[in-house]
Amino acid sequence: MAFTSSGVWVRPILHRKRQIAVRNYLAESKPEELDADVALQVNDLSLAWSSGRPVLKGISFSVPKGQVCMVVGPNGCGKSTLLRLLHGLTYADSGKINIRSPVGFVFQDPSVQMLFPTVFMEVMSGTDEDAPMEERVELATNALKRTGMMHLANKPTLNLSGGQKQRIATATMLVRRPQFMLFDEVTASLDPEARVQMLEFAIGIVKELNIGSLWVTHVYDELECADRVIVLDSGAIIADGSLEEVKPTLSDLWARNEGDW
Ligand SMILES: Nc1ncnc2c1ncn2[C@@H]1O[C@H](COP(=O)(O)OP(=O)(O)OP(=O)(O)O)[C@@H](O)[C@H]1O
Repeated sequence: MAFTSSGVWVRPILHRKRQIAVRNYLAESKPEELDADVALQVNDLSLAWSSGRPVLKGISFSVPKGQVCMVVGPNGCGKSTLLRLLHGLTYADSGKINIRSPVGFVFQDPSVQMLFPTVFMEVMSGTDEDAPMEERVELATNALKRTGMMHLANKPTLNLSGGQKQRIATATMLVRRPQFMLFDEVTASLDPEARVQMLEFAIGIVKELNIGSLWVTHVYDELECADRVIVLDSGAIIADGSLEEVKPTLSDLWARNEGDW
């Protein structure tokens, strides 16, 4: 906690500065500059926390539309931070992000993004408040049908299973007509069967809508579903390609970080 000489606690002021930076940073994204088949372009992105310790070091990559691109690496290598930057939840010190928006985000624990008492109200909350009510209801209904969750429309969100919550969170994103989807360890809390179902379901959506996607995962088997794998280590990309191409780097990294993955 820090105080100025007049005794005013400065933390809120610092926080306000951060918020302003987030807004400016998002405004800098220029998806209109992207080639028609590209959904995301990241150039030389760097971030250090206030301690000065770098968390991302000059990251550059692009993701084409319709690609399932997974990011993998040891604990603390910067995966979630990268996703938060892409969603504008935090900001970079330098570099550039051009991302097609709206950007949909599904968290590891979807409970944190559910705010409404029933499934239908939750999905409706993703629709544009200014749109006519009939249109909003139709959008929410279609998203629930698309995610196979229509039969749960009146169910309390609190009573859903982990896999059902993931689908509802995805449906709430779908009504926003996302152009890019971020999935942060979405299968982590699911049993093996639900894990496969969620993965197939979410990949199906990315392919059907032909939008870009970036997935953080800790599960090696899931990488087999990826079109492309980016390997992060200590905030830098150390391999980028098909699973076959990155396998040697991944094995070596795994051997060095087995207890911390
Ligand atoms: N707000 C923050 N302030 C300071 N340090 C942070 C903050 N958020 C994360 N960190 C640190 O930044 C590093 C990267 O964190 P991040 O959550 O991106 O890693 P990760 O690769 O997603 O890890 P995991 O696989 O364990 O989820 C970690 O050392 C973490 O402790």
